[in-house]
Amino acid sequence: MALRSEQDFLTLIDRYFPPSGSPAGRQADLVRPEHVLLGRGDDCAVLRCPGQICMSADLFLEDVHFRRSYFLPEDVGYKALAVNVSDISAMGSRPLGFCLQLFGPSDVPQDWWEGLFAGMAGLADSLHLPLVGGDLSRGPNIGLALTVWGEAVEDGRFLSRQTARPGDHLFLVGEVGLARVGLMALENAGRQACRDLPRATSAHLRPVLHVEQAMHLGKLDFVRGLMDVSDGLAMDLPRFLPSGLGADLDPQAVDIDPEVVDYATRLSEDPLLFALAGGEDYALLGVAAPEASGELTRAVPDARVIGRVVERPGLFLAGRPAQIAGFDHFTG
Ligand SMILES: Nc1ncnc2c1ncn2[C@@H]1O[C@H](COP(=O)(O)OP(=O)(O)OP(=O)(O)O)[C@@H](O)[C@H]1O
Ligand SMILES: Cc1ncc(C[n+]2csc(CCOP(=O)(O)O)c2C)c(N)n1
Ligand SMILES: [Mg+2]
Repeated sequence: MALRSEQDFLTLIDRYFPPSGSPAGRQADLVRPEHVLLGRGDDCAVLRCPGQICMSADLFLEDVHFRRSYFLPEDVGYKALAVNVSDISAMGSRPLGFCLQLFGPSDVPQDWWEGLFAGMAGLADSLHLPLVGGDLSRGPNIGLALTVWGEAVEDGRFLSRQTARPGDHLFLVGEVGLARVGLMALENAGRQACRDLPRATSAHLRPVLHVEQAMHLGKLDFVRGLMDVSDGLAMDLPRFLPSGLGADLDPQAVDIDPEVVDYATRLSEDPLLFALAGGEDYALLGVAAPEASGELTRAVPDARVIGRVVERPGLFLAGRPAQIAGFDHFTG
């Protein structure tokens, strides 16, 4: 059965994201309970924020970012929030809360929406994130637009882009290439692909976040900058580096999952080039002072140095120029 009114929607949202003061009280028992002075239900939320917050918004749209044919509603709810939180982690920051704008056709069954809210609330709870507001509308298909914000783990220290210097070490937390394999396999075979390629499909449907590692990186003064890789490492690297600088990657240092190696090989593609073009990895790409790489990997064992910053613009693999395309919404 479909939801009949906006009020039905809001009642459902309250069930999965109990407002402050309710017996379930999740919203009231936050890591920073003083953060939300007025939650959902009024014209605006009222927040008490630290001196500086970082804020980001990301769309998650049916048939652009996900398909109902192979995403469970729980996966849609999880991933819509996860890709937003990933941008807060990309600043080396702690996520604090979020707003949810959503639209969809009136005939989507209530069960489907319940699945979406359950998947989203599961992640929000695990990160103690309050949902402080949003908006609803009918629309031609399903779409979500979230806004998230976070605070620096050390006063005013947000890890930005364009901070690399020649000779710095580039490092990754997380995998590249797996989510691309997952997308291609799901597009070809639907959920059947989950059996053959469990890691790749899971990387696409439920990307792993690096929230703790990001907050740790935010405290290390030799980490100069950070971003999350959403359009493919090759595409995102030039956005990360100041103009005039390039990246020389060590092909042996980039871990490629066997599922990526097999899939790319079957397509007669080079697994490394395939992985560097992969979108929706949500790995963290960072840059650190070269003398501190030992300290970096001791402090954040998941961080792996994959190359260094060079004074020639472009992407190089062991010194050789490489041309690799990534994802662009308008290039097709
Ligand atoms: N419609 C818009 N209006 C204003 N600024 C925008 C708009 N779309 C994007 N931006 C800004 O452009 C920059 C790049 O946006 P983009 O969405 O590509 O971020 P990203 O982190 O590189 O990728 P992702 O979307 O995966 O998070 C961001 O600073 C973003 O705030
Ligand atoms: C049905 C379907 N077709 C294509 C893709 C691939 N895709 C969509 S958005 C994106 C980059 C990150 O998004 P954004 O830049 O909007 O943050 C990628 C790689 C998909 N996930 N589903
Ligand atoms: Mg980003």
